[in-house]
Amino acid sequence: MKSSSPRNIMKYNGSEFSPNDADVTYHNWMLTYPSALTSIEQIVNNTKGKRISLFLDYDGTLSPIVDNPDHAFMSNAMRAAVRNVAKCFPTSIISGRSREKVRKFVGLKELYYAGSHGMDIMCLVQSPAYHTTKVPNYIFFA
Ligand SMILES: O=P(O)(O)OC[C@H]1O[C@H](O[C@H]2O[C@H](CO)[C@@H](O)[C@H](O)[C@H]2O)[C@H](O)[C@@H](O)[C@@H]1O
Repeated sequence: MKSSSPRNIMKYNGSEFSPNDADVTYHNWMLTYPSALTSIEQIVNNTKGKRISLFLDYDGTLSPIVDNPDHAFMSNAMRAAVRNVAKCFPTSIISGRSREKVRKFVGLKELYYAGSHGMDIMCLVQSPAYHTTKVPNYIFFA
């Protein structure tokens, strides 16, 4: 009975489609955890007057998931994006990998690194003068 019941029509990017179970699960998940990209205005409002620090995961976030963990390389475009955002905010990488391994993969000395799921943390010795770069408006309205 359940499989023959008519399904609701969903809309995505202006197109209508009949969702399967994975679509429905994803849709419900997105209601609970909306994408930051569709909530930029709300995020900006919530951060007004606050100091911002960015914490990033490595595998599956900065790098693609691949079969061989030693080949989980980050693209140069991603590295440039992280380098740029670190000019605006203190930026940390937190990984399940060893701290040295993830630091070598990322290769940016201006970041903080936490390895072994946060058990091994390396801080910057120098005061982060480079965080003073003004955040460009286009980040907020992209
Ligand atoms: O906290 P993360 O930085 O996301 O690290 C979590 C684990 O990532 C690595 O394993 C995962 O990525 C591999 C490469 O894409 C993939 O082959 C593996 O199946 C994934 O589980 C890393 O090897 C682990 O040590 C980290 O704990």
